[in-house]
Amino acid sequence: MLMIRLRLQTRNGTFTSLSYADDQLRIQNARTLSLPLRQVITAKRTGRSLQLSYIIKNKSMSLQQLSGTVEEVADDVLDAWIDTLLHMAYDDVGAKRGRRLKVVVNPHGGTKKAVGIFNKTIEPILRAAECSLDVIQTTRRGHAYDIAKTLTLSDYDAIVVVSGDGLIHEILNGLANHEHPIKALSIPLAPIPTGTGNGLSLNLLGFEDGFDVCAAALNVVKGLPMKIDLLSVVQNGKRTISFMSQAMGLMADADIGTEHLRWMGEARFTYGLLRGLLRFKPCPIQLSYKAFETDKDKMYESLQKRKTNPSSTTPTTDAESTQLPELKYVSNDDDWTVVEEPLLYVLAGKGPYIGRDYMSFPVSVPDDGLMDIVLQTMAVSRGQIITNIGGAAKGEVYWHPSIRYVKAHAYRVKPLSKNGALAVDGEIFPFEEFQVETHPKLGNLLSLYGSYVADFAQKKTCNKAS
Ligand SMILES: Nc1ncnc2c1ncn2[C@@H]1O[C@H](COP(=O)(O)OP(=O)(O)OP(=O)(O)O)[C@@H](O)[C@H]1O
Repeated sequence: MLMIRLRLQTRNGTFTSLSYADDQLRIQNARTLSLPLRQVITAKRTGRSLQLSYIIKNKSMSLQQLSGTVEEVADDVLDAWIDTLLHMAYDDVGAKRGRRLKVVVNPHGGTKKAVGIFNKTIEPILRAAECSLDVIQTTRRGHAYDIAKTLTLSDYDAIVVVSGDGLIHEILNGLANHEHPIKALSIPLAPIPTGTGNGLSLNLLGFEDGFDVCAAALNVVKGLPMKIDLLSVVQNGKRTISFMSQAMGLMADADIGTEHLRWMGEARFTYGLLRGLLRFKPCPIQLSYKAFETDKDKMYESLQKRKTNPSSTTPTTDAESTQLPELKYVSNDDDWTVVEEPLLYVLAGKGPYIGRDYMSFPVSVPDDGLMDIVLQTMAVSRGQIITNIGGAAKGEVYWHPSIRYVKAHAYRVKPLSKNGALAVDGEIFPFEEFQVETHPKLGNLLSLYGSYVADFAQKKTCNKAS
């Protein structure tokens, strides 16, 4: 049916032809635009008038609307043309039409533009896609946690989070404390990046589109659920869900104590890092982990294999259970590796990016049931750290010999001094003993690509760089 070429007369009298070929919608007027069907948001007929909404990508993405009077074809042919187009643009790729969305907007996040961005840019896309919206603005810290904890699960297909990683952290913890935590955590989340730290959005959309709010809105409309591992951070008997990172030493200093510099945006972290470098002291911790893999080449190879074969074999956490998984790694058996050498910083987590300037876990996989741990030994100079920061956006630092990299099931930290910093998903935590373990596929996100999007630099190039 889509082989039929429609001729549309727009309001200003010009003609546009619409046709379909090879998963693309072709829009031809003075110019020809071939649009991936994924970017088609809707098509509607009112009388002889056709309205088409789609996302185009120039430098960044934007919503476009085209409308006009259709010439020559009969009404039923036009209806069938529209039905088939929408079928291919949604049903064939498994995306539900007209998603029911809980939208949580943090007016306080990042540069405080979230409300304006939602109203002007995001809402029109979601409305065009005929999503039903239940929008709420957070009024205080912890509000998003409460919203998630008491959410009526059957009312929503996804939760849209218009903010930074801090609100994602709150919402995941609210869901984890829901009366039905497993069901609650299975509702997919989709971030719209309007915070200071937007690591999750970078991981889902990649470096190029990670800060593009229209790309994020497209993900809300067309992304498919992607299961992700979540981590339990247990400190003083309290369990917190972490989705992205735990930072100690230099990297925590970069996050903590720079909140007053929010106006700087992401540059704030680089500033914090440089400031921390002046001290250049090892972080006072004893770290031990339950390793799965420590060979960088092997981890790199398994990432490449995963890219060519995206289906995961990791079993889901306690699929039958209705409660949060029990903690597994509570014993002190011999499998724990204790790190003896001093460390400048430790980063552990999931997802390649923790910020636009830093791809900390380039070989991270959403659902391998493992966390990645980066150990920066002291066998490095200040100058080299600065050089490494230069290549950090592409993950090149991974290959540096002073970096030890571990894929682990669990790890533990004992502070050796009172003076230190711990940040969990960018939030400040007490610098006290804690343990972390993974829960395979406990969380869910919307994703356009079915995996993290990170262009990890080739090893050869990196070896030269180091
Ligand atoms: N109305 C509000 N007033 C003050 N704080 C709020 C409000 N709503 C949410 N918050 C808090 O704002 C914090 C920051 O949220 P988020 O991470 O999404 O944005 P951000 O700008 O990236 O933050 P950060 O600078 O901490 O990384 C969260 O901890 C959340 O609890």
